[in-house]
Amino acid sequence: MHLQMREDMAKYRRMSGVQPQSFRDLETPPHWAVYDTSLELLGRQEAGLALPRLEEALQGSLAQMESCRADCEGPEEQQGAEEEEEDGAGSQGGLYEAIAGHWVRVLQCRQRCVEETATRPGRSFPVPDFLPSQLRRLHEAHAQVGNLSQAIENVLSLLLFYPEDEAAKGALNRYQAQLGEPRPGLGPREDIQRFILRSLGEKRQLYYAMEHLGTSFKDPGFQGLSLVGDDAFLDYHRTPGPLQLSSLRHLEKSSDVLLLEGVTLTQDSRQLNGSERAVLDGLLTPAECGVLLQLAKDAAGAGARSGYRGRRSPHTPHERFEGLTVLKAAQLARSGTIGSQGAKLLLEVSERVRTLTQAYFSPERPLHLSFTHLVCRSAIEGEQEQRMDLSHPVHADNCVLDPDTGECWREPPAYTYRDYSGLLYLNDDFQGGDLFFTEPNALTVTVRGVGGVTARVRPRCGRLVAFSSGGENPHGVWAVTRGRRCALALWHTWAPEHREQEWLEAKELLQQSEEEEEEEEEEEMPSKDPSPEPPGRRHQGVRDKAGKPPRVREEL
Ligand SMILES: O=C(O)CCC(=O)C(=O)O
Ligand SMILES: [Fe+2]
Repeated sequence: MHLQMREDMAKYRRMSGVQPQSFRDLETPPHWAVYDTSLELLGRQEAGLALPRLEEALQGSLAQMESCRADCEGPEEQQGAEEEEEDGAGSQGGLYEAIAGHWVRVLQCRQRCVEETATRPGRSFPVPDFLPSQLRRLHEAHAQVGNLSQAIENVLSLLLFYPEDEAAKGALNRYQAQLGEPRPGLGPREDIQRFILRSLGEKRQLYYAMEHLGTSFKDPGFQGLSLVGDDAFLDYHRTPGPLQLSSLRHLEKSSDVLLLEGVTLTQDSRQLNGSERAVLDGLLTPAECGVLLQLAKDAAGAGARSGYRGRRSPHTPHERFEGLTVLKAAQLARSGTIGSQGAKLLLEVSERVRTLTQAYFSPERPLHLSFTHLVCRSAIEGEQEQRMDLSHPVHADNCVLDPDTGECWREPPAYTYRDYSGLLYLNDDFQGGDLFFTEPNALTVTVRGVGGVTARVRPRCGRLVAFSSGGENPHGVWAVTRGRRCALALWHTWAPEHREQEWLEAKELLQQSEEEEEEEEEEEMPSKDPSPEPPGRRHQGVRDKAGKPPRVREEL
């Protein structure tokens, strides 16, 4: 603030009849005010009161960062032209050079936004470690008031900045011990994850430009995210490879903190002898596998009661095949045919897989779910002796594989918009049923022949195998010769127009049910009914008036 103005303000404050609340600072970005209040409250040991302010300050900081970043894409200014002279980008005058030069300036400008956001108005230097220190206060305050899950989310976010921070690692261990059983859904905050992955991705592009286009880039070295001197990182940029090789993999190298707590990378592409393949473990707890298996069973049971007998597999006459979509699950739950727990978990887990697949394979470009399918394959009793077939013949997920040449045609009837595939397994108590990858032209794999198989994966609860959906990843499933093998199959796409609409519908349906349940609970609260009816039978048909569908069972 200007000195003269500050003196004037001091004078006004001393005038009689002027209340402190008469002053409103229209210049200071609002997050600084809440930030200061939160620090004051923490100083007075008021963790509970400080928490909402700490959260608001962090959100505010991130929002200011966004608006600063957006300004970087404004029209080219004089300054841009001057820099161009200096660093030589675009000096050849070609169109591509000009585009690259422009993009490099946008990225450099965005990198400066962190410092800008961390600099108080009127000051010349940023608050050191602005974001990490907010996360540290957040996890400590949450822990103080007993919000262990949130404490863990915040300390995991802090560890993304400083993977080796002993204090944070110690705190994480303490919180986990206090919480008891591991919660696979707990990970770093999404907003921070997004911020870090994006920032690292942009730094990577800047280093690339520095190496290959001769531009200059001074890494501001902010907040533990400086890549200067990180040899592994620089080596990685010197090695040619697909651009979407992820920053997450870089993070992994420097720490064992993965994006979701409890998730570990079991095999990467190299270990799986291919490209863009990964096996990750620990995505589900045994209890969660149980809930999803029960959902598959209940849904199949509901189908059987309505005359549907679980059809023969489209791939082999020796197995039965049951598939459940998210929408069907939500509809069954809404009609009361099955409980809603499984349907809700199905949605939550599919989002978990999407986040992880995006972070691993495509951190700079959003991936959307295009289809989610809970599939169980069961051996048909007494038909297994002479089997020579596979549960799922060798194929690629987004193209038509030519058996002779190994070429893969990305055209209909293939689902050409699928970009990444994921299989999240729920059980291992069956015989056969391993997934395998092959050479592109090894289409003669049978139960007995293993020629051309490059890798195999044994299903088990919470194991995710994820891979790019193209001809580089031909795969199949060995025959399931005893028992029932259940998996959640998920396909991801970069194309927003192929986003799974049914997923959103399912989410809405389940939310409506939840809201109605809450309303019902509220309605019932005041009258202390001595003999409440069992849940599910309350209010049957009563809601017709309100235009909402009656909650009656479809069939019994
Ligand atoms: O269930 C599996 O392991 C693989 C299934 C598959 O490849 C597919 O459905 O496209
Ligand atoms: Fe497949």
